[in-house]
Amino acid sequence: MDLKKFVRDIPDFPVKGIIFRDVTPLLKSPQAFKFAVDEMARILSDVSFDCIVSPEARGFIFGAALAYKLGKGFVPVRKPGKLPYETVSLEYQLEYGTAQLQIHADAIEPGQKVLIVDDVLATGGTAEAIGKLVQKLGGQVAAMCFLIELTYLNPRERLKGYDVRTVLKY
Ligand SMILES: O=P(O)(O)OC[C@H]1O[C@H](OP(=O)(O)OP(=O)(O)O)[C@H](O)[C@@H]1O
Ligand SMILES: Nc1ncnc2[nH]cnc12
Repeated sequence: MDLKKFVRDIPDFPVKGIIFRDVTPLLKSPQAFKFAVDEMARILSDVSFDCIVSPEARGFIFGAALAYKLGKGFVPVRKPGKLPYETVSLEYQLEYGTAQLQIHADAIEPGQKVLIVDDVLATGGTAEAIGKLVQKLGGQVAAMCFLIELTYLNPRERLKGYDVRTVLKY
């Protein structure tokens, strides 16, 4: 299946100069959504890990689907003020601005192997921040998996040392 047919390009969203890769057409198609999650599972078949960590909002969709498919637990990373228990925070740069992410302080056991999952890998800032949060809690990043990689933003430069796997490259 040509999954790129289900990713819509929106120029100048959310700010001028950004081409936004909109996955809502893919999510709306039962066949494309299933194929996308199955592909993520397929390219991870040799990776061993204990749980999946994903950021809100779009990361939850793919991270949770993949966790269910692979029989793993799911750990949410959220924007500030959303998680109810004690948190660990990190500020980071986005393709369009800066942001802060939080994870529950007890979300990962020391030594646990974590798979980081998100919809889009753009600058790599979000993934790098989540990697740091996981390590702060004593976890190990087994790999990172994204449906879409924006290669023209060179995210892998920022994620050197991590095993980065992506389904679609732009
Ligand atoms: O590689 P980066 O440059 O860090 O960009 C990638 C991140 O940006 C988007 O999330 P966004 O912060 O727009 O939040 P959303 O999922 O709530 O829309 C996307 O879902 C990734 O999490
Ligand atoms: N260009 C883009 N399209 C969709 N999601 C993004 N997250 C960061 N940059 C993005």
